[in-house]
Amino acid sequence: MITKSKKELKQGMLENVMSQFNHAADIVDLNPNIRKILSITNNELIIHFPVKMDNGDVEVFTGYRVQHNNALGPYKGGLRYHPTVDIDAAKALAMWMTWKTSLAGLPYGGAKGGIQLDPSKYSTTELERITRRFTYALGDNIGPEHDIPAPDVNTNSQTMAWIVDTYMSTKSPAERSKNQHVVTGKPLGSGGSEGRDRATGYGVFLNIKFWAEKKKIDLKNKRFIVQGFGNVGFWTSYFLELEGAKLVGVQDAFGTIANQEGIAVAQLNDYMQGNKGSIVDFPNSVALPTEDFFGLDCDICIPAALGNQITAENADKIKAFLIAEGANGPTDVEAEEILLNNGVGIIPDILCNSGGVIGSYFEWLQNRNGELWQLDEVLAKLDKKMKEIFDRVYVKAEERNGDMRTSAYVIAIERIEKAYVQRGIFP
Ligand SMILES: NC(=O)C1=CN([C@@H]2O[C@H](COP(=O)(O)OP(=O)(O)OC[C@H]3O[C@@H](n4cnc5c(N)ncnc54)[C@H](OP(=O)(O)O)[C@@H]3O)[C@@H](O)[C@H]2O)C=CC1
Ligand SMILES: O=C(O)CCC(=O)C(=O)O
Repeated sequence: MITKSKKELKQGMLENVMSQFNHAADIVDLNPNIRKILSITNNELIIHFPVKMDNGDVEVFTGYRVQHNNALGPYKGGLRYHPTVDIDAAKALAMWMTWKTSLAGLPYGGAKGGIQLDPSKYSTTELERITRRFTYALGDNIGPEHDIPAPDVNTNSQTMAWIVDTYMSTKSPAERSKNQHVVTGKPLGSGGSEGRDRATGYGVFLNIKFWAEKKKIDLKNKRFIVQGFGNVGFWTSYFLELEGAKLVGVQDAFGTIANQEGIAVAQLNDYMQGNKGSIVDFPNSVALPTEDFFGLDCDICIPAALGNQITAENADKIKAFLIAEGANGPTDVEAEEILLNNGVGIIPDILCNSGGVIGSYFEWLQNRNGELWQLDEVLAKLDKKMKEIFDRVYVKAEERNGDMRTSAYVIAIERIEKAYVQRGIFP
């Protein structure tokens, strides 16, 4: 469980992303006018909306959508349902989306949002009504060529299906089919793409594989730990296990388990489905105190849950030689300095978890063009794109003799700067 308070978490995320951005902006000597624009968000929407609960009572929820920048294309980014969602969290996560889509060379800007709630406290029918009511309230602040949400923490393809259905119902019959790509990450039967479900985890795995190839490290029998066994944590573990690596520790919101002999990924996933979604008490594993997770003996550490999990308090305890950031913003600035000084490699979030938004881009393209791609085709395209981006960041880091995060930011910021300058706004 997180030990930091909600306030500390949100402040840390916004401070982190700003500090990462300013550090890279200094290095590229970013035009001061463009720095001003990128330092703030374009639009911030806070919506209070009432929903009738199963017992007939009305509850008022607060939803957020922050659109950071759209210099490169429509706003893009997930929707999160979690008690820690608030305006600062949405701002930080939206900024990370801008850098991520730019780095990936996608025709998108950055946005993020969600609803401040604990979904475990609501029934499926309540979550459906909450989602539909939020979608009505967002209205045309989202749109297939304007702002395109996707799944994030505690939202999934079902959530996206409710959103697309609600959004399309607000359009005239002739317009409806042109709006299917208002969200990505939809179920296969509702305009979703093969492979989007695993795209983020597959991308995290590919980044680890590319990094290991560069360092001439064989992933077979390498031990990894994963914080968060949801969409990203599960699929990353699945592909690493296929490669011969061994899962030796897992943490979710309820507990931490470990076994140096290995934890079977499919078995743990099956167990979790029948255990109210939690890994706790998985057979053949030991339960550990929360604070012992990051210090577990392992080779690769994959934070795939929330932001600000690796801090100055636990960075020194990390034994892994590589941190692959599946989550957004899992490592704070102080922790990163400690880790880099300790010689730990870090594949930064805006590179490491970008397989998700690249998979979303593929879904959006298919919807727009009336195409249906096969799973192997989607994964092959993702593999190719991920390799190009990874190599670009890796080479930049070598040229600079610096870390991968700053190098990723440099590439991302330079692309946005170029777009502004080419348009002649800041000659
Ligand atoms: N889904 C996607 O395509 C993408 C996701 N990401 C990022 O990846 C991360 C995970 O997202 P995703 O897998 O989709 O979300 P999910 O909701 O599918 O899974 C989240 C996981 O994190 C766990 N978790 C929540 N709180 C804590 C905590 N305090 N300590 C330890 N574990 C915790 C959850 O445990 P429990 O089930 O017990 O609550 C769950 O296992 C997020 O940072 C997200 O922004 C990045 C790019 C794309
Ligand atoms: O798939 C997308 O559009 C965005 C996913 C997301 O929220 C993220 O990459 O953090």
